[in-house]
Amino acid sequence: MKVIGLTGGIASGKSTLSRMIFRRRIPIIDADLLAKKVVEPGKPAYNLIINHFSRDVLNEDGTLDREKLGNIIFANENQRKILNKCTHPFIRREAFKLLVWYWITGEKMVVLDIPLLIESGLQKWMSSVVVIYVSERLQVSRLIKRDNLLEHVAIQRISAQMPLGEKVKYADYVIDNSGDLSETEKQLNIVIAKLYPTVWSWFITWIGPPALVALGITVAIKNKMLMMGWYL
Ligand SMILES: CC(C)(COP(=O)(O)OP(=O)(O)OC[C@H]1O[C@@H](n2cnc3c(N)ncnc32)[C@H](O)[C@@H]1O)[C@@H](O)C(=O)NCCC(=O)NCCS
Ligand SMILES: Nc1ncnc2c1ncn2[C@@H]1O[C@H](COP(=O)(O)OP(=O)(O)OP(=O)(O)O)[C@@H](O)[C@H]1O
Repeated sequence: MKVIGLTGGIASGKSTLSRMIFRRRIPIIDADLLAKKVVEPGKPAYNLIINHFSRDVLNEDGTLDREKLGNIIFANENQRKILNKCTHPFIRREAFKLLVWYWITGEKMVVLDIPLLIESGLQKWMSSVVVIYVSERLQVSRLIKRDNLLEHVAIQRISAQMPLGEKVKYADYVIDNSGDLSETEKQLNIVIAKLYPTVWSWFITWIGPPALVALGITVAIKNKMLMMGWYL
């Protein structure tokens, strides 16, 4: 199974691209969605957040006040690192469970949509990395429009991540999302055509890991039996 890392900057178009990918029946693992799931009331990440940020970051109904927490962590790198420590291990665990599920069910390709893929060093584990790029000016204006933010707040949020110009250096493929959606979709089609595995290469990567594990166990058992003199 090919695991494709999709990343970019805040408001560069990851979710827009993910929706196009999903329409092609390729499974998506959305880290923003998992990040919402792991902070539901009572979950371990939720408890860690309250321990550090106090109940001030909760709504009256006990759910997380995302706007309030966002205002704290996007303005302060230390607080952001602490929030990341509270949430990232659980997000990774959920993503891993989904990956195993997709592998068991024989999917040929899965896309992991992770805004902080490169910041957290996870790009090393991907079969390929796709970065969705826009200029910083366009990123600022799309972010202001989508989230109704003041310009300096939008710039502060963008600065909380590695600059997009840096991220493209890690990319196997770059999709430029500065044009209209049909232009983005055309580029996506080209990238998918290049990345989508053939049945044969999928089968090798699907059967390969368990076959190697089985071989390793067989060899280890045989060696053990030889050492114990059970073989004549
Ligand atoms: C700070 C929170 C509460 C703000 O919630 P909100 O609903 O306003 O935004 P949402 O979750 O949709 O995120 C929007 C975008 O912000 C950026 N972003 C989110 N968290 C971070 C972070 N810790 N560092 C840098 N950028 C971030 C991403 O580009 C993301 O796509 C929330 O983003 C959060 O819990 N973040 C920590 C978990 C995390 O790192 N999520 C990113 C996916 S791994
Ligand atoms: N090609 C495009 N033309 C015009 N608007 C676009 C285009 N691509 C995305 N947008 C708009 O830009 C905004 C940001 O896009 P999107 O939400 O997909 O970004 P994102 O990278 O997923 O953001 P985040 O990191 O915050 O989750 C949205 O309002 C979206 O509708």
